[in-house]
Amino acid sequence: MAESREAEAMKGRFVVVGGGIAGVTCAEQLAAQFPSHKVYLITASPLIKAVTNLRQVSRALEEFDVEEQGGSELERLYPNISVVQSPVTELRSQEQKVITEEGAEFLYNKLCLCAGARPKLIVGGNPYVLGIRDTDSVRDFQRRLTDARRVLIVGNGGIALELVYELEGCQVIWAIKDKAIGNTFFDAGAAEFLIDQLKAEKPLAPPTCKRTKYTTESPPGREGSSMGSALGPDWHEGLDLKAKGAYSHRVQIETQCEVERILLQEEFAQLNITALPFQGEETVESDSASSSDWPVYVQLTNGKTYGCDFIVSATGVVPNMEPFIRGNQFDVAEDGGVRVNDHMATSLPNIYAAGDICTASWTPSALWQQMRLWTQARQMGWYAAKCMGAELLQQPIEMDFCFELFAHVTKFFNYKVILLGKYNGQGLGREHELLLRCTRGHEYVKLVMQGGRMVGALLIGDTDLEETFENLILNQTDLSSYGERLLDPNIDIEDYFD
Ligand SMILES: Cc1cc2nc3c(=O)[nH]c(=O)nc-3n(C[C@H](O)[C@H](O)[C@H](O)COP(=O)(O)OP(=O)(O)OC[C@H]3O[C@@H](n4cnc5c(N)ncnc54)[C@H](O)[C@@H]3O)c2cc1C
Ligand SMILES: NC(=O)C1=CN([C@@H]2O[C@H](COP(=O)(O)OP(=O)(O)OC[C@H]3O[C@@H](n4cnc5c(N)ncnc54)[C@H](OP(=O)(O)O)[C@@H]3O)[C@@H](O)[C@H]2O)C=CC1
Repeated sequence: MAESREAEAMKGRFVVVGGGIAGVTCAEQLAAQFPSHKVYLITASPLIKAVTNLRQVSRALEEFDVEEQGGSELERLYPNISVVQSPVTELRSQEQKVITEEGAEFLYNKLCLCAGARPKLIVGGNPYVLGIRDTDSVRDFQRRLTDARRVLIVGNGGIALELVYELEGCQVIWAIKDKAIGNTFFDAGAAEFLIDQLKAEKPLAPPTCKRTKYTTESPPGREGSSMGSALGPDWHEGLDLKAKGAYSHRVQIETQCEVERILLQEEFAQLNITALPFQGEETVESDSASSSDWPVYVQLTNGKTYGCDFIVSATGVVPNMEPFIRGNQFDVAEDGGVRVNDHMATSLPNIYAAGDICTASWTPSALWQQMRLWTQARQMGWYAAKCMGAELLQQPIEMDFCFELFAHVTKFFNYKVILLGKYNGQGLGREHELLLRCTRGHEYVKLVMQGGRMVGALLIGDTDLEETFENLILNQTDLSSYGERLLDPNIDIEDYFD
């Protein structure tokens, strides 16, 4: 009898773990679709991240604002949502139950894991190596930056690109594995185009921020909590990323190298190694920065050693699966993400996943790939909720259109950047060709063509070409007769294909 009451109570009960974009979007969608069902959003972070002002820039490109809110705001908007602030420490998939740090147990009918990811550091447990993920980690970074003379940044993706451009008042050594900067987003040509911006004076007034700024203050009584949601677009705007030093913006790039060894001052002193001085463009030299006395030294695989105040490891992320894999036979991908199928379902019954925690393991459309991005977290959270609902109602559901074409809009080095489809020829081998148009300091346009059809595009600057190219990619129009005229600046391509 007791058992059947429990089963009855569980009916239609949704539990979502994680208060980032994926989790909040999933919970909102479930709550809206099933107003008489209870939705528990259990999150380790004191604040949740909600998407507001979603704008469809084109069929595939979207932009939105992000608001950090207390859970009560979400509960006010959706009375059937209860936000629980406590980390989940255990999942008992056989019993359809999650347990929080405080020992509270939540039975679920359908569960969605949206616990995000954390920085994948080059070394763990070294106090001089920082990762950047949430507001707490940014606060720590800002605190150290204030008195820093030199910072060494490792990694060549989104965070490194943003930091090397934004940091001021200290020397920056940027160590990258590749020949050119920004390997996760750019080819060598685009990197060359952008690098001029690193040397140029930054615009005095920052461009107006279209998105809500993030607080770096924890709510009272919740200071120092870990496992916050990831930061996202424009996270650095409104934050002071200035060291006290009198340096203008200077970066020295060390290419094709990794970190071999990190030495504390005492260890370095015992070895017969010479640390190199900063070789970047110097405009103002201060005594403290030329000093050889650094708290930490980094030996690179190119044989060079540099001293610095601290190291930022901007070297990707690792999905937060630990509390969930213990005792549960999830199918986990090589990158540590839980595998999900084309219905966002994991290998265990009634358990779904969305956002940074998951690895898309279906056969994707020829023009889409997973990247751990804000937009994909929103899209996956939304689609996971639809799939959970469809399974509950035993209805069929089609894969959402957003997984047809990879589309990302962002900003690097103060340029608008749009990535479409196989923008870097990912997975195409040699069977593709590139069409390029570049005006220094103004725009960089690259089209990836395969068999006369456009399969990807990278647009840097205000090109206004995104909608046209997106359509050409989606429609797979045969463009073989146009050749290089596709990028002829004297032809209004928009009119051409209208
Ligand atoms: C510095 C930075 C800049 C970025 N810039 C961009 C950008 O410009 N554009 C872009 O598209 N993307 C950007 N990203 C990536 C983007 O922020 C992430 O892909 C996205 O936020 C992932 O959302 P999520 O909901 O999957 O995970 P998260 O935002 O990480 O949220 C995970 C949630 O799960 C909670 N959680 C974790 N473990 C547990 C647990 N055991 N129990 C309960 N709750 C738990 C956390 O508290 C958090 O609320 C950036 C990321 C960083 C770090
Ligand atoms: N504007 C945007 O869209 C932004 C997006 N983000 C997102 O936030 C997340 C975190 O950003 P980030 O940490 O920059 O991650 P990214 O995945 O963007 O980049 C990680 C970089 O680190 C390199 N790397 C990995 N391991 C090592 C190592 N041991 N030594 C040296 N280099 C290494 C990678 O090279 P390789 O690729 O060869 O492995 C890659 O260049 C990502 O999902 C990113 O997409 C972040 C900031 C801005």
